[in-house]
Amino acid sequence: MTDALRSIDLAVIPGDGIGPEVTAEAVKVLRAVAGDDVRLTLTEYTLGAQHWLETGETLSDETLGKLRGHDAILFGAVGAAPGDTRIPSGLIEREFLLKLRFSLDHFVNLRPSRLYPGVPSPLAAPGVIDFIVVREGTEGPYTGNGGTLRGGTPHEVATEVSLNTAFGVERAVRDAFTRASARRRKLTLVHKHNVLVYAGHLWKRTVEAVAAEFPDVSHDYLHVDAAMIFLVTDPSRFDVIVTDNLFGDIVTDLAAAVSGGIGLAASANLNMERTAPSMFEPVHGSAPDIAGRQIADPTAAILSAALLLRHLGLDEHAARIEQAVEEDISSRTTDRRTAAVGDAIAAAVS
Ligand SMILES: NC(=O)C1=CN([C@@H]2O[C@H](COP(=O)(O)OP(=O)(O)OC[C@H]3O[C@@H](n4cnc5c(N)ncnc54)[C@H](O)[C@@H]3O)[C@@H](O)[C@H]2O)C=CC1
Ligand SMILES: CC(C)CC(=O)C(=O)O
Ligand SMILES: [Mg+2]
Repeated sequence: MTDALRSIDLAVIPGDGIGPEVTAEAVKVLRAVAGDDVRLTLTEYTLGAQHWLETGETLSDETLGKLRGHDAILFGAVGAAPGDTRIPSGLIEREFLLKLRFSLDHFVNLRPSRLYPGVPSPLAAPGVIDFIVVREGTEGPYTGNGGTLRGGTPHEVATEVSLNTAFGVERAVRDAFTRASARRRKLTLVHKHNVLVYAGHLWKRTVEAVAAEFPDVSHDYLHVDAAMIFLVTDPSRFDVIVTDNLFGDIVTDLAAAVSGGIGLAASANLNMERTAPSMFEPVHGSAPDIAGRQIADPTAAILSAALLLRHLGLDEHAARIEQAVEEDISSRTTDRRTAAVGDAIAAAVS
């Protein structure tokens, strides 16, 4: 590690709902693990649904420009409560979160799933659960291509087009093979090419082509519906799953649920070419149903901070957090407040 890497400059976006609660604990743990050997500079940005209500800003060019200047971004969650009619549905998700992921070219949305020892799973016989999902992060049906005709009438037609480019699919697939090669050397493409023939065939052809560069990695294919069966009946069959933006979003909430819960699921939005900062966030959303009560599990946010450190080359510091989390969650006996979880993990990594 170079001396330059020992100074890291982070943007912190706590966001809405439980975002600020869980992010505070991730920051607490980052400060503790940094100690005297990593100089941390943290700049907090107030963004999200509440910020939009107060200022009208979703994500301005000026803010985006400032975010580009950091080494990485630690993000909580955004989004309004379902019944909050003051905020148009999808506005913050699309104009803030997806805009950020697309603008910073976060083409790999990495979501590890691991059932830690001692953590209960809802599955009767979970076996070993230890896989990662490489979800393509900049394309699919989330790009805002579509529209509505005759809106609000009985004859309305609404489209939401899934965008899949050879370039975008290939870089996600190559990243997944690279990760599989360094793990248990098995890759599963999850799609629905029996129905979504144009996009599905592009994904399948791309996997076949890239597989030739990775003779050490075996690969198979599952339609997304069948993949959901195996996630519940036989999750140990998975090592690396590669899939598109929408399927990856759905697959990873179920993956979280079988691996001990959404409160443990970390993620990284990676720009693997390092042309812009990557962003690290829990898989979950702003959870308005439990916000402000100090009952959210901050573990996902804390593990996302570990992914951040690893991405910046601070592997040993990341490993200390992961080890502390593993010890903490295997010995959790009672429900603790959000801050108490952060305190315990921070104390363990100090
Ligand atoms: N990355 C982001 O910022 C995301 C934002 N959202 C937004 O968040 C809002 C709420 O979305 P939902 O669909 O309800 O998904 P959600 O992930 O916020 O919550 C789903 C369920 O999981 C629980 N949960 C979530 N995180 C938890 C934690 N750390 N500890 C304990 N329980 C936890 C919640 O209480 C809720 O019952 C919406 O506005 C949605 O658009 C949703 C997903 C991702
Ligand atoms: C709110 C969406 C834009 C994203 C989402 O649910 C996710 O990335 O998991
Ligand atoms: Mg999601």
